Amino acid sequence: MENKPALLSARNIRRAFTSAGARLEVLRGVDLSLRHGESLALTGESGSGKSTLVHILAGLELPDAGEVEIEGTPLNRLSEAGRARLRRETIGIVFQQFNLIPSLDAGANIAFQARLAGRHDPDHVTRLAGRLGLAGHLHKYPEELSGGQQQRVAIGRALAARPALILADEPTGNLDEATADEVLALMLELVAEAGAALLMVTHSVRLAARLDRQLQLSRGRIFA
Ligand SMILES: Nc1ncnc2c1ncn2[C@@H]1O[C@H](COP(=O)(O)OP(=O)(O)OP(=O)(O)O)[C@@H](O)[C@H]1O
Repeated sequence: MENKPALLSARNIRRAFTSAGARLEVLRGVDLSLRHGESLALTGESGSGKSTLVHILAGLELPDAGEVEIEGTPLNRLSEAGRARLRRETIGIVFQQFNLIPSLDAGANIAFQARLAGRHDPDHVTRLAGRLGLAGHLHKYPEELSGGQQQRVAIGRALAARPALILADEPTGNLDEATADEVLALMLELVAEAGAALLMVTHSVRLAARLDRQLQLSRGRIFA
């Protein structure tokens, strides 16, 4: 039988911050893994370290100790440029604050990541925009879009390069409940169609229940 490495695996991740002279151990030995195509919800109280963990899993930050591997490649053995390349090719990130580029219209925002990865496919962008209900909005700039529309653009951008992994940090945290449900349903549908894996941070137990697996971050560790 083929022994394919996990898409994402994190072992014994530790991260502490020192601020105002006090040391705060945020992650105190976190282990998790995610297989191709699987969806995982990460819940936890405010300040429990969820965003810190997502940044480490994405290779945006290195942990103080422990190891993250993406498809068997240890991130801490790559240079910053190497991590950026792997992120471009393998990971799509959706942030709570949308993080769209204000000077680019919706279509160019969706295509942005795929262009960087050398995988821009205009037909795919058009298809994604249609599925996201953005077909009539592609020439609008982020400030001309509602919060729900901006987050749909961000989801399109994350999916356009066909990444194996989507990391979403409170992707619906800035939306009202009805819009959050609608955007999440759409994101789950498109992620499943793409065959991508999803790790989503959320405060909402209700939204977390819609994913394959749920884990909780508490006191620096992971609980099932
Ligand atoms: N760069 C930093 N310097 C100092 N402290 C930090 C830094 N980044 C995060 N922290 C602290 O680490 C803890 C965890 O923060 P983090 O943002 O990861 O939590 P979170 O679970 O995502 O919270 P929320 O649900 O409110 O977004 C917090 O106490 C935060 O103040």
